[in-house]
Amino acid sequence: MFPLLNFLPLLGFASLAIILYALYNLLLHPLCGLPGPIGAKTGLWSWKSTRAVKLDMGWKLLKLHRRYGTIVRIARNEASICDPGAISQIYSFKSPLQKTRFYESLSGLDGPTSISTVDNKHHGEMRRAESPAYSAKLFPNFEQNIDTCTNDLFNYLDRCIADGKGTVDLALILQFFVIDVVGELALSKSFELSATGRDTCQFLPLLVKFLEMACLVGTQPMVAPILRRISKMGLVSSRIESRSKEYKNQEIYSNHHNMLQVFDSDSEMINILTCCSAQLLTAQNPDGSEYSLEQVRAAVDLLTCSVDTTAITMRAMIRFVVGEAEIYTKVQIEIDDAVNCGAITFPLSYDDARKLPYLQACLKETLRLHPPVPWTLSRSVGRGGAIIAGHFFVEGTEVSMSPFVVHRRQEACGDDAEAFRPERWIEADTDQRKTMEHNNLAFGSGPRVCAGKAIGMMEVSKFMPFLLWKYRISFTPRSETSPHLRKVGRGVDGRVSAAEPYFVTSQWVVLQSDFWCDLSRRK
Ligand code: HEM
Repeated sequence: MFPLLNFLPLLGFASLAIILYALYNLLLHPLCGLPGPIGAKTGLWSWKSTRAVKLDMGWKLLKLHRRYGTIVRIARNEASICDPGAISQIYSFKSPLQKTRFYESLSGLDGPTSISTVDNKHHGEMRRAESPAYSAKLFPNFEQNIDTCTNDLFNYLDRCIADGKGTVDLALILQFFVIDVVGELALSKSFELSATGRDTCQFLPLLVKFLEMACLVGTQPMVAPILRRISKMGLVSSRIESRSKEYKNQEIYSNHHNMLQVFDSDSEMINILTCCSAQLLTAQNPDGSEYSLEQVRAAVDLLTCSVDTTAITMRAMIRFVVGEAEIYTKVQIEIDDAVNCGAITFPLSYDDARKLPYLQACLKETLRLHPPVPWTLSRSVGRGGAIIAGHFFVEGTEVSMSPFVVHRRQEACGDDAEAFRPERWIEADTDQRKTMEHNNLAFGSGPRVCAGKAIGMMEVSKFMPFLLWKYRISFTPRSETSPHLRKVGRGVDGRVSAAEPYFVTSQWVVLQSDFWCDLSRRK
C-alpha cells in the first residue's frame, strides 16, 4: 500500500503532462483548426498506425474525407488533402516539398535508397547515379527479359490446363511472374518461380511482411529505431550492407552458397532480401566487374518498389475487365481484330501494345480506381510555410495526398469518378485527358515520381493483351469445395461480398490475395 502511495505524485505528474499535451494539440497546435478524428487531433491515438495494423487505409481515409471535407487532420502533425489542385503545390518540380521521415522506414538497407531518401538534394544525386539503370536505351533488353518470363509463365499455365488443373490463384502466379522479371532486370537471371508455379525462395510472405512492418514503423517515427530493432528490419539492412562491403573487399564469400549459408542462420525477416541479395552481391556486370553498392541499392529498390505495384495492377485489371462482360468482350474484339489484320503479333512489342487504345484505356482506368499505393504520400512544409488548397500550413507540418482518395474525387475526372469506365480516356479531348493525367497520382508526381513508371507501364502493356488473347478467364465461383481460403472477398473500396473475386488489404499497397480463376486456352 505504502510503496504505491509513493508513486502517486509521479502518476499525477504523468497524467497532467498527458492532459496538457492533448490540450495543446487540440487547441494550440498549428493544425488545431482542422477537422479529423479525435485521436489524431489530441495526438493520443495514432489513426495512421491503426490503419497500418488493420490494413484498411484506402476506404477509411475516403470515409474521413467524405465526412470532414477536403482537408482532414489525420495525425497530430499531418493533414491529408484531397483537392487535385493541390498536386502541383505539394509535388511541384519547381519547389518540391521534402519527403517526411515516414519514408525512411521503406529502406531495405540501413542507408537510404531512392524511395526512402528524405533530403531532396541527396535524392537528386542518387537518382542521377541510378538513372542509367532505367535508361530507355535498355528497353529492348527489358522487352526481351519480360518476353522470357512471359514464356515461362505461359508454359506453366499450359501444363496446368493440359493436366486438368486450370483453376489457379492468379494473385500468386502474377506475383511470381513479376519477381521473375525483376530477377531478369536486376541480375539477368529469372528466379524461375513462374516456371514452376512455386515460391521456391519463400519470397512472398517475407516481402509482404517487410512492407507491412515498414509501413507501421513509419507511422511511429519517435520509436522507429526500437521497432526496427524488434522487427529485425535493421538487422536485415545492416547485414546486407556489411556483406556487400565484405564482398567488395573480397575478404569473404565469393560464392552464392556460402553467403546463403551465413544468412540462413537467422530466420524470418533476415531472409527477405537475402534470397535476392545473395545473388545481388555476387552479381557481375558483363565485363566481369562486381556490382557497385549503387547497383545493389538500385536493385533492392527495384524489388521493394516494383514487385507488388506491378502485380497489383495486373490483378486489378483482370478483376475490372473480366468482371464486366461488356468490357471483356470489347477487349477481346480489339485484340483479335488487331491480330487478324496483322497490326500486332505475339510476343507483343511495347510499340504494338500501344496500338490497342481500348486496352490502354483499361490500364489507365485500373490505375485510377485501384492505384497500387493508396497510402498518403506525405511531404514536409518548408521554410516560410505554404498555402495549399487555400489553407496556410506552417513550416514543419506534414501534408499528404492519397492517390486512392484523390482519384475518386469528381473534380479529378467527372461525376462518375467511382465507376470503371475506360471510355472516359477515349472520349476525352486533349485538354481533358491532360487534366485527368495530371490528376493521376498512381505513380506519384514531381521529382519523386516513380523511377520505374515507364518500365511498369511497359510490363503491364505487353503482358496483359497476350494473357487475355491466349486464355479465357473466369472467376472461380466461391463454394464449399472451391479452393478459396475465405468465404467472402473484399474489393478495393472495402466492400465485402461473396461475389468479389479477391480479398484486398489496404496499407502502403492495396494487395489482393485468394484470386482463384478458371483458365482455358482461347487460341
Ligand atoms: C504499375 C507499377 C508501379 C506503380 C503504380 C508504382 C508507384 C510508385 C509510387 C506511388 C511511388 C512513390 C512516390 C512517392 O512516394 O511520392 C513509387 C516510387 C518508386 N518506384 Fe514505382 N511503381 C510501379 C512500378 C515500378 C517499377 C517497375 C519500378 C522499377 C523498375 C519502380 C521503382 C520505383 C522507385 C525506384 C521509386 C522511388 C522513386 C524516388 O523517390 O526517386 N516502380 N512508385
